[in-house]
Amino acid sequence: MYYIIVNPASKSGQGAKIWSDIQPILEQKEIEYKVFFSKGVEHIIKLVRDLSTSLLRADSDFILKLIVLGGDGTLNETLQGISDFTRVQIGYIPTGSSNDMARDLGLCQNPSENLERILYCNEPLFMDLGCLTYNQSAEQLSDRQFDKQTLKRYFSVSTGIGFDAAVCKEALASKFKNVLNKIGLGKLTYLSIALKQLLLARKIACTITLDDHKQIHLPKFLFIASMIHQYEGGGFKFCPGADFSDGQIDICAVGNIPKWLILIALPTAFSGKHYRFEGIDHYTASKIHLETSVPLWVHTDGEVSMKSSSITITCEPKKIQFLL
Ligand SMILES: Nc1ncnc2c1ncn2[C@@H]1O[C@H](COP(=O)(O)OP(=O)(O)OP(=O)(O)O)[C@@H](O)[C@H]1O
Repeated sequence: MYYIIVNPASKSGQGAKIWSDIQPILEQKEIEYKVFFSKGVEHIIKLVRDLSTSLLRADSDFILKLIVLGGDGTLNETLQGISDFTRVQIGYIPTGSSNDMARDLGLCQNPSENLERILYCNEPLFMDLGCLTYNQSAEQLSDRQFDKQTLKRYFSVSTGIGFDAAVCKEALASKFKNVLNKIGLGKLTYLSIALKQLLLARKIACTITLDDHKQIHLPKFLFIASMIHQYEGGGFKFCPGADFSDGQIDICAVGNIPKWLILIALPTAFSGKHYRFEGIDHYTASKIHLETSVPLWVHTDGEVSMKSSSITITCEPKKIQFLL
C-alpha cells in the first residue's frame, strides 16, 4: 500500500493536473494506494504526522511507503511530520517550480516515469538529513508553525540565512511566480526577486563556528547557504560536489564582496564557478553554528518560518530513505 501526498498547489496549481495524469497508471496497474491532498500551508506536516504515528504505532513491523507529489517545499513539510525515519520510505515525484533536489539527483521531468521508478525500486537510497535549530534568542516573525518545543526544522536540500532566505520569503508570496510558472518561466521568479533583494540587502556581521572549534568572522556577509545537495533557488549550484550521503554539510558563504561584483558572480553560480570571486568561500562541517549581528530570515528547502540571529545546523547521516 502506498500513501500518496499531493500538493495540488505546487508549480502554481499544476500539481493537481499532474496527479490526474498519473492516477490512471496506479489504477491500471492495480496498485493499492490512498491519496491525501494538502489544503494549505503546513497541512502536509499534520497529514504525515497523523499517518506515521497511527500506522507505525499499530504495527511494529510496518514500513510506511509515502509518495510525495510536489516541490522541494512539499518534501520539506513531509520531513517535519515523520515520527520514525527508520520505518518510512519516501518516493518523490517532483512537480515544483525549482525542484533543486530532483536536479541534483538527475531525476527526469516526466511524472509517470518517476512513478514507475518508485514502484519498481527494490532498495531505498539513504540520504543525509539536515537539522536546523533556532537558538533561544530566535524571534518569530512569521505566521508559520514550527516545533515550538525544540525550535527545530529538518531539511533535505539546504538551509540559508540572509539574502537567499529573503528571496525565498518574497517568492513564496509572489503573484509574479504564478504568472511565470504558467508560461514555463518559473526560474525567472527567483532571478528577478534576487536582483531586487540584492539592492535592498544590508551587509551584516556574522560568526561561523565549524564543528565546535574553527571560527570564521565575516564583518560583512550577504548570505550563508548550508547544503546537503548541490543546488538551491532553482538551479544555483552553490555547492558543487556536495555529496548527499557523506555526513557533511557544504557551506557557501558570501561575504566581503561589492554588490556590483555579486551581480557578475551570481550568474556564474548556475555552473558552480562562483568561488573564483574573492569573498565567496566554501567550507564543510557536520555541525555549524551561526551568529549574526541582527535577526535575518532563515529558510529550509525554500520554506521560511522565522527570523533568527542564532542558528545551529547539524547533519544526520543517511537518515532519509528514498525510493529512487
Ligand atoms: N493546497 C495548498 N494551497 C496553497 N499552498 C499549499 C497547499 N498545499 C501546500 N501548500 C504550500 O506549498 C508550499 C510548497 O510548495 P512546493 O515548494 O512544493 O512547490 P513550488 O513552490 O511550486 O516549488 P518550488 O519550491 O520548487 O519553487 C508549502 O509552503 C506548502 O505549505
